[in-house]
Amino acid sequence: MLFEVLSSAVVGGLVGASYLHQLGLGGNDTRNIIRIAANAGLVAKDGTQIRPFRRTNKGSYVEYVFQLPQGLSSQQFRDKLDRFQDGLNAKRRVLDISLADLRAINWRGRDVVSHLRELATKKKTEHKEVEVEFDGMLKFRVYKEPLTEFFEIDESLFASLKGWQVPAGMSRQGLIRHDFDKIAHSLIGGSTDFGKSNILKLWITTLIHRKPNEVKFTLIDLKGGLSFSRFRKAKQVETVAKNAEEALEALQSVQQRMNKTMDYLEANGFEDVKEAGIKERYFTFIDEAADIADDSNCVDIIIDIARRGRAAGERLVYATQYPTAETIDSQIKRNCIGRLCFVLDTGIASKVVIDQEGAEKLPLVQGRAIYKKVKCTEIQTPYISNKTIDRIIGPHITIKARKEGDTNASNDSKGATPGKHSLVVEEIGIS
Ligand SMILES: Nc1ncnc2c1ncn2[C@@H]1O[C@H](COP(=O)(O)OP(=O)(O)OP(=O)(O)O)[C@@H](O)[C@H]1O
Repeated sequence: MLFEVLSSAVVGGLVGASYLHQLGLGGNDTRNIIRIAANAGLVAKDGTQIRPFRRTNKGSYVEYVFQLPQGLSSQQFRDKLDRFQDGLNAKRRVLDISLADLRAINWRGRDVVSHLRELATKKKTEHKEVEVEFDGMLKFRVYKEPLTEFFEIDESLFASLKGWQVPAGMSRQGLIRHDFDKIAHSLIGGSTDFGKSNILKLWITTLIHRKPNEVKFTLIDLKGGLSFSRFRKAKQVETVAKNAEEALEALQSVQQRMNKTMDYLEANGFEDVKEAGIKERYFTFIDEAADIADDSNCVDIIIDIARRGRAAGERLVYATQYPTAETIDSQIKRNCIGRLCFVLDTGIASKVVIDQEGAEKLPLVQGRAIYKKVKCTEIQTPYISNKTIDRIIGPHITIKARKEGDTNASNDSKGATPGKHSLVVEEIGIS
């Protein structure tokens, strides 16, 4: 009896503490946000501060809505995001105990004490991540859990994709899908080693898997062709170019194809390939585009593809680790509506890719990026291993004739001439 009374009291106390915490009464972030804003100088000239309007617990985050004083912009708040992030992460320790944890305890059993001890040590430092948004009101979203730092692609995820969608990454609100049907061309920026090639490989693999008979690729890898080499023998891949000369040749044939399609559309009075019922889409991926940015022949064609390609079923993905006005022509940028930006060293570079600062403040986590469609969303891009790529594209690898002694796989597609060549059966690129 005494035990039951005591255990009820313990449960009551723990539940109470947990409940209070969930209500946010364990700490007042409304007051904290106002205080941090004032300390960061985010006060109107007449001294007016942001005024609290609403606070809503949305499960994984708490949303604080404020009225913005006249004369201040939401961008000023976004620029000081790290001040809010730091200020709200006052290293409080909270009990991470839910009602479900308490219900799981067998209160009549013999190991109640050890269960309680386990629960009590289940303390963790609460890390809050903050987002600022403005839609007439200033909204702070204070997340209870940080965004995942690793997210590996799971093939079952492909089933959730429609049409020409590919996975972009996991946001705090769930999976973000990038749709090449709605957004024809994309720009990807980011410092070396943070995941540009990984996302390009993921998108190529996804498209081969989902649209094996409708997708064709021109892959330009100016880092030596290594990251795209495993796709070389996929039947959907027309070219893998690995230097400026090969890039020009590849771009010229893309342009010729585009011109032909445009002529066909014009002659038949169609507005675009969709209206003409043409199902094929042609993707040109350029990794380390800065390396051809001063080659006017290449750049002129890329601009042409970016400007006219959408209607002709051409899709462009332009990736660089050096985003500057010199490496990304303004016409390319204007036509690349989709933007994905991994961490960059300066706010200026961030502005080149996503038209606003922020990428320089991303955590140094491989795969962490900002995806911009209309608004910017922080995401963790999915990781795809080479093993997974090889498994998925395996059925699409063609076995081709190869000249004796020829180690240049790119010649293979030209086929064999009787008497001079022998058929060499090889499974390529599967490691
Ligand atoms: N989404 C991700 N999640 C976890 N790790 C990742 C992710 N993307 C890439 N990585 C890891 O980061 C490293 C660099 O990735 P990747 O080659 O894609 O970067 P990059 O930006 O293309 O670099 P570089 O410009 O030097 O080629 C790889 O070792 C890869 O395993």
